[in-house]
Amino acid sequence: MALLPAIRLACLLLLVDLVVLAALAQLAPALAHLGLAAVWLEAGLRLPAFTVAGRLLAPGGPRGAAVVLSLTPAAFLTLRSLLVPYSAAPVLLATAAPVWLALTHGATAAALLVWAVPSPGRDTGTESPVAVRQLLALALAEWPVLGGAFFFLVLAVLGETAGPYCTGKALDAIQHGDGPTFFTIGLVLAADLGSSLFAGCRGGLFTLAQARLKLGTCYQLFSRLLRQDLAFFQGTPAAELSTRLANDVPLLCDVVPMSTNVALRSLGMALGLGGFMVGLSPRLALLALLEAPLIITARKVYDARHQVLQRAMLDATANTAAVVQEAVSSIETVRTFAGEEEEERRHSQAVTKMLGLKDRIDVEQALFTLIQRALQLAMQVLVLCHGRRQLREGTITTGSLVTFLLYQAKVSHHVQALVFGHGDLLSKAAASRKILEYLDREPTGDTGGTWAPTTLQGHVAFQHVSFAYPARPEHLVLQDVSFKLHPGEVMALAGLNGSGKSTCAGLLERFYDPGTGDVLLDGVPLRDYEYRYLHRQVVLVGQDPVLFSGTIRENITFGLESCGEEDVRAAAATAGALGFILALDRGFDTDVGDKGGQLSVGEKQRIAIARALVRRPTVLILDEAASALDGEGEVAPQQWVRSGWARTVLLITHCRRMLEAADRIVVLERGAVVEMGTPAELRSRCGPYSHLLQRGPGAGRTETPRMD
Ligand SMILES: Nc1ncnc2c1ncn2[C@@H]1O[C@H](COP(=O)(O)OP(=O)(O)OP(=O)(O)O)[C@@H](O)[C@H]1O
Repeated sequence: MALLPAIRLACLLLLVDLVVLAALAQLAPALAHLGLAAVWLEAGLRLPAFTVAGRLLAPGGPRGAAVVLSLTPAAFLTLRSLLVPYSAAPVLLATAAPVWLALTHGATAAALLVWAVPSPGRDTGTESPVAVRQLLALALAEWPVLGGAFFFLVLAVLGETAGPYCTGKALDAIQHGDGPTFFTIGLVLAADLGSSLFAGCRGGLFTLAQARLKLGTCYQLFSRLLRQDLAFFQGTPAAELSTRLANDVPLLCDVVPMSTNVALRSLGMALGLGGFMVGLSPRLALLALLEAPLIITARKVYDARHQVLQRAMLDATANTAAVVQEAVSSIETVRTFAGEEEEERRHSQAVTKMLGLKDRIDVEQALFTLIQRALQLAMQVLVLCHGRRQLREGTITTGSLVTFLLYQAKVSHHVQALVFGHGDLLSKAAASRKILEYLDREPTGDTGGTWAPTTLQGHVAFQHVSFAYPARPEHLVLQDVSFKLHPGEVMALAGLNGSGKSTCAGLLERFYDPGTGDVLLDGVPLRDYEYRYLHRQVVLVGQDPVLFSGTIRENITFGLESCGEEDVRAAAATAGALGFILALDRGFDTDVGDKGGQLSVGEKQRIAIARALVRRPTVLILDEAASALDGEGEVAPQQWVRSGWARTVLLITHCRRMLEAADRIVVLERGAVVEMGTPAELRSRCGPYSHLLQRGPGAGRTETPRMD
């Protein structure tokens, strides 16, 4: 809420208040003899009037305004009458001087401003409580350990609360000349030792819960991420994901056990010690408890800013990691274009932003600590002065005052921890919203299909398929595409760059689901197949296949539970990879390096083909899978089909020889099927296929045509 609306609301309520107080002034003589009760009765009558007026006159205004305005004078008058018991009787606001009215309304406007202005909109207003609920639900998984921790927490709180009380009793005994008895000293020692032991157990169990939560969340998050659709990965840099796993998960998992530990401990201590303080001196207790609203207000202002800064800081850290990862992973391109300075500039910009945010966080933290210490000191001085007066009056003993001061320091510490813990929980929940968002994302790959027949024929049908990528929903990449592949057949997709060939392969591999129409395997839509089963039956080899770090054998058998040595060798031989593998010192046990970086592109392609063949897939998709292969160990999909390595092959290629060897060809143009038939038929028609052969499939685009 901005300055003007806050002042306008206060003015409107002032007008309403004048009317209400004028009416209440008639009742003043009747109410006066009720003392403090009259003050609260007046507050109770003003509250509904303000609530109704606020709703009618300023519907979007803060709800707390009516409560603050009606209850503040009553609370003040009660406090005054308790602290200065022999002062004049409490005055009703209805009969008080007009300056009082101006004062309470001014204070309300100021309080509303302080409360509302620093709130950074929706970031703190609506998301944090939801995030906190998600966080607590996450922590619930560790309830046995957390339950044990809470048990020891209660015991530790009891021990800590009893400590100062026993010390005060021992002091009073000394002052009265009785001297400390074994019993009182024993009590002090037992309380201290017990609380230390229980606090240790509490801390240990909370740390254990933290570690288990971290581990569980890491597993859960990684597993969720792996099952997201490809559009998610295309829009989120890998480095950002790994930074979030490394930084945000610990932050998120530390905060729940730590905050609940601190919050419950502090709540127990504040209530327990507060109870003792009230027992020792209600007036001093009331005075000391004034610190709480002041600290809460200061913290509220600080938290609102801190949440925004911390979120920005985590985003900046992830961004810096993404810049580094991008530069390192494409170092060859950077070097080719002498882009080192450009990359340095991007990196230094990201780091500067991150450091700037860190500085702001530190400065604001230091300022807040200063304000908080000053408030604490002021309250201690106030209590000490008032305590001295009570000592003189004889309404408190020295031992009780010492006990009270010991309690005050502790309560102050716990009230602050309570307020900090809450703020910390909110800001860390807000900061880790990405992790919660990722954990909440529904996996898209597995649609819960269950169809998994023992054998498949290998009939593939695209039926009136239209499709747009999620990143560009307005651009239809495939339009009403229909074609069929029969078992024992090698069918090629031909077309210019960007005509939609790889998109067809992606749909057949179920990277995406078609927008309209269906892709069927043996007459059954792909989404009805059991997820793992489908991906064993339909295998794709892309142009730039990725190998994982590990040995050649591990790469060929990737994802297979058991695979014999003979099968691995046979698949490697069929893919034309056996020759170069056996020429390596360690043969199939050779390490391929990070992403297969120690092999040539052609060698990687051959290993990727072997990895596909060893599965003996029903449908094998080769998407430019042989683009870097030499003539040796020729890629011959027809032979693979005949010798049972695959039932059906969908070939995507720009290679004329491979196109001509296919049983049938489907020609795509701008996402639509324009021609279909055997190579000879298509050539004789002199249609789009013939033009493609004449121009070269790469014509019209920047890529070099790869016709041979
Ligand atoms: N992930 C994606 N998000 C948005 N659009 C995409 C995505 N992938 C491809 N496209 C667009 O879809 C269209 C078809 O792309 P596709 O890769 O299927 O063509 P292609 O025929 O295989 O081309 P090429 O012969 O160059 O491999 C292109 O216009 C491309 O820009």
